[in-house]
Amino acid sequence: MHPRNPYKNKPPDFKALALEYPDFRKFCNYVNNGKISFDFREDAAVRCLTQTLLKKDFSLDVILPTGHLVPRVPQKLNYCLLIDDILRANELTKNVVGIDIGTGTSCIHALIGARRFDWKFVATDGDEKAVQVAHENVTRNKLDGSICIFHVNPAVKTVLMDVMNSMSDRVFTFCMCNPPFFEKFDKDDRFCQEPSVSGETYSNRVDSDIRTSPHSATFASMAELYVEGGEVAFVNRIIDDSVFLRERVKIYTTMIGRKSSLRPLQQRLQRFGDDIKFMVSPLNQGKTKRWMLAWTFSKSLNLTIERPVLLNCSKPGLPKIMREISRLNGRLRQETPTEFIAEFKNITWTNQRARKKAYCLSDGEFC
Ligand SMILES: C[S@@+](CC[C@H](N)C(=O)[O-])C[C@H]1O[C@@H](n2cnc3c(N)ncnc32)[C@H](O)[C@@H]1O
Repeated sequence: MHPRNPYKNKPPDFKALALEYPDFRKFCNYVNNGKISFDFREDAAVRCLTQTLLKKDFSLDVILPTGHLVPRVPQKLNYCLLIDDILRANELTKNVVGIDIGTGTSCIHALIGARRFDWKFVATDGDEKAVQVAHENVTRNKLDGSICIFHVNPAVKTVLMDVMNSMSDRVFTFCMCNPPFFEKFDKDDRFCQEPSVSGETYSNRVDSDIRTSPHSATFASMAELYVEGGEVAFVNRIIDDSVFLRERVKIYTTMIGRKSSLRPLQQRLQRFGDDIKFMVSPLNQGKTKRWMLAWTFSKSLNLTIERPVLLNCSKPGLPKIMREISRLNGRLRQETPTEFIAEFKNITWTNQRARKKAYCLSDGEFC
């Protein structure tokens, strides 16, 4: 989890949430030892948890219609925080305007981005219902001044061009996206039609002995799950648009849901050689692994994410600090008779020269 994500060391306190929010309480059962049990395999319970966290931690009142994806708040915040890292590293934190491609009914990236980071957004979707509910979510949270919902034609092969053509002079700070994962009409064993909602809804619910039970319920619409060519084809369309748009969007980003998609996408970006810088950063939260792929055509922008390295030395002293540095695969070199530099390789993969973070130690102390 991202170091600045408040859920990192403090997962939601279900007991406190149950006491404070009666709607949430309905999905909680007290068990013998006074603890709370919560069934993540129940779609309505997961939906209510997300709504409650958005209310409590972001003052957002969000409609999440049945039969559509329920965003996981810590994961969405992780993605926004990674983008914020890149913006901070490039001093792009003022007048930030992003594009959220495929915002969904929840409009989650734009709502969190506007509320937590003061970013402005154009949020697009190709699905009429998603556009309508996303718009309602923006209005009920009084964020019309920050988020503009834009209906695109999903049949068009480009993804960003509709928006960009309609705002011909605008330059955007970044774009973000959580693309549909799966290849259209490919049968995926994890999802099947969910008749309890409608024939248009798919779920990972298990009614047979064949599949193991998912740890968390996911209900979704066809448009949220499936796209021709799966996520690789969808992201390739964004890459193609970006080659045309270049610096009209300073930083292109997308979430990647399958590890196997990373290689073909990186290979595609590599084709543009020195014209493009890109990086992949893991987005880990709980049992779910995702990645963020980011790229830019700007020579002056830097996609390296710098993070402070925490050295776990209860009693300071140079030998202990040196052992800790070596445990973290750091390298120590002497700069002056009284100064050492500790270097740590970044955990991100990038086509830029492997960047290093330097920490200065002087007389055994950090400075
Ligand atoms: C996986 S969902 C993501 C929803 C939301 N952003 C989230 O992260 O929970 C993908 C979304 O992309 C939308 N979509 C599909 N094709 C699109 C296109 N060409 N342009 C914009 N959105 C599209 C779908 O309708 C769906 O809402």
